[in-house]
Amino acid sequence: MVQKGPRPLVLCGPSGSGKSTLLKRLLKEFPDKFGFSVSHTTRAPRPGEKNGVHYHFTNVEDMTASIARGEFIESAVFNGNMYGTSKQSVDDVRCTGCICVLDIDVEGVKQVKGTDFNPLLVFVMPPSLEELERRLRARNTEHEESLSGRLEIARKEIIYGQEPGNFHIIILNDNLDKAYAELREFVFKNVEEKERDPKDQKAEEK
Ligand SMILES: Nc1ncnc2c1ncn2[C@@H]1O[C@H](COP(=O)(O)OP(=O)(O)OP(=O)(O)O)[C@@H](O)[C@H]1O
Repeated sequence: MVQKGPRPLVLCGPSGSGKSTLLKRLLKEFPDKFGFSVSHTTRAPRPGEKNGVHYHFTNVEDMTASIARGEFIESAVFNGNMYGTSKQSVDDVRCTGCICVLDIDVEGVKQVKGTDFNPLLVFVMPPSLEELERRLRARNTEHEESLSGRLEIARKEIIYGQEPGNFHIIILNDNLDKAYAELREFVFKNVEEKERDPKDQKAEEK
């Protein structure tokens, strides 16, 4: 299948490593260049959430069938609800010419690797587990139980993230300005347009 539009960008890293902070900066500096795909979920909409904007709200039966048909690039269950990224939602962003950004965990990355989406894979690395804990505490979004759970998962994710070949680049987020500059340079060096005419592609294959 020939995919239109630029290569998607996957940002992965332990909770608190700085993915959202880095992405927010990228989107602020280049508002027209990036787009988030709209995920599917079986959880109920929260007040103010719009279907097709914040999520595609669906049910377990439909989502399970859709996954079985191979229509998702990754999916997971959190707190008893299903979440996932459909191929269509990534294509919707690509077709606009924007770089589709996916913020997914290690399990999601493993699934994406089995698809033909060929994304750029970035691992955001915290300076240490101690600093990660400090940042998560400072963010003030977790209670103690959730914090220790996140740190336990972080330990495993860091091992996977550092294994050679799992990511195209590992960005150490010890200094935000430096980490951001590294991400920006990597993205613009590597995201190339794939809007090739199928005829040209055939010629290249000869
Ligand atoms: N280089 C840095 N130095 C100090 N603090 C940072 C740095 N990068 C991010 N932070 C802070 O660390 C906290 C965690 O960052 P952020 O919320 O971006 O992580 P995340 O990887 O998106 O986490 P989650 O997966 O839980 O959403 C935030 O409060 C953020 O302001």
